[in-house]
Amino acid sequence: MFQKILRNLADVPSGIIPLVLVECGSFSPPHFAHLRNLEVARKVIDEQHFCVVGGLISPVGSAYKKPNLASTEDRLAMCHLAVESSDWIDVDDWEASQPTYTRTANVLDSISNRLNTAAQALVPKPERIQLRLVCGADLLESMTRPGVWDLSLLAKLFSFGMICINRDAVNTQAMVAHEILAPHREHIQLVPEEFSWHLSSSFIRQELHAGRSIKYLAPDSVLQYIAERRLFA
Ligand SMILES: Nc1ncnc2c1ncn2[C@@H]1O[C@H](COP(=O)(O)OP(=O)(O)OP(=O)(O)O)[C@@H](O)[C@H]1O
Ligand SMILES: NC(=O)c1ccc[n+]([C@@H]2O[C@H](COP(=O)(O)O)[C@@H](O)[C@H]2O)c1
Repeated sequence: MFQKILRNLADVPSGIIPLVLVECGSFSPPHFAHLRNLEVARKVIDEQHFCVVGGLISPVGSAYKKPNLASTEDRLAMCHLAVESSDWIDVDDWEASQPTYTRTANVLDSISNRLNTAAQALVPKPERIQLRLVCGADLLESMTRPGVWDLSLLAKLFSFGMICINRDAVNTQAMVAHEILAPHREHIQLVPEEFSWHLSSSFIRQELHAGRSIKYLAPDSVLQYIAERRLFA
């Protein structure tokens, strides 16, 4: 567990805080924008006197009951394939393995506890590893919609900090000014990525359903897995 991260932790210069980026989502299927978000966030954080030692993808459990969610087994397998070639991005299976839906704040809590316990067993007196939630702007927007997020958990969620990347035409400045998000403004870092993908898992599912090619939208290993199991046909 956390092997890539623990390996990278050994290279963190003393006095620099190690940090892990966490991306939560359905990943049904994972695609290049998911991976690119972590790359973009890493660049931003590395310029801020932190050292990014890892990125974790945490697929939501099947109890989330989102329409078109592939099985937990298939989503985990595809996510593991998607990060295979990375020396810093990994998959955390814990959230997907829970029998009931786990709120994102509690997912981050679990990762933080398990990760720091693992680091303590390895490194004498390690710096505490910080986490940041990485998301697209649609996730930020969903927080302003009543009933989607458990507002009592938002303070806990934002105590970890969030890096939010442009997506489609979401007005992120307006979002952070919203009465639900404004109290947490200082914990939300907006990343104005010039390059914006009009790419989503829904689009991939739609193209597959229509019998069209999804080549170059996700890593080849993921595409091969989808084809072999005839997912989303
Ligand atoms: N094109 C994109 N640009 C920026 N962020 C993205 C993009 N696609 C997904 N994300 C982000 O990745 C995270 C995980 O999203 P999720 O797994 O729900 O993907 P999705 O492509 O939005 O899926 P779906 O189309 O099934 O709703 C979220 O924070 C989401 O905002
Ligand atoms: N209250 C919450 O913790 C909450 C609410 C909505 C979505 N989410 C998370 O956001 C991620 C993306 O969800 P969607 O695919 O529904 O946009 C998932 O990981 C989901 O668990 C969390």
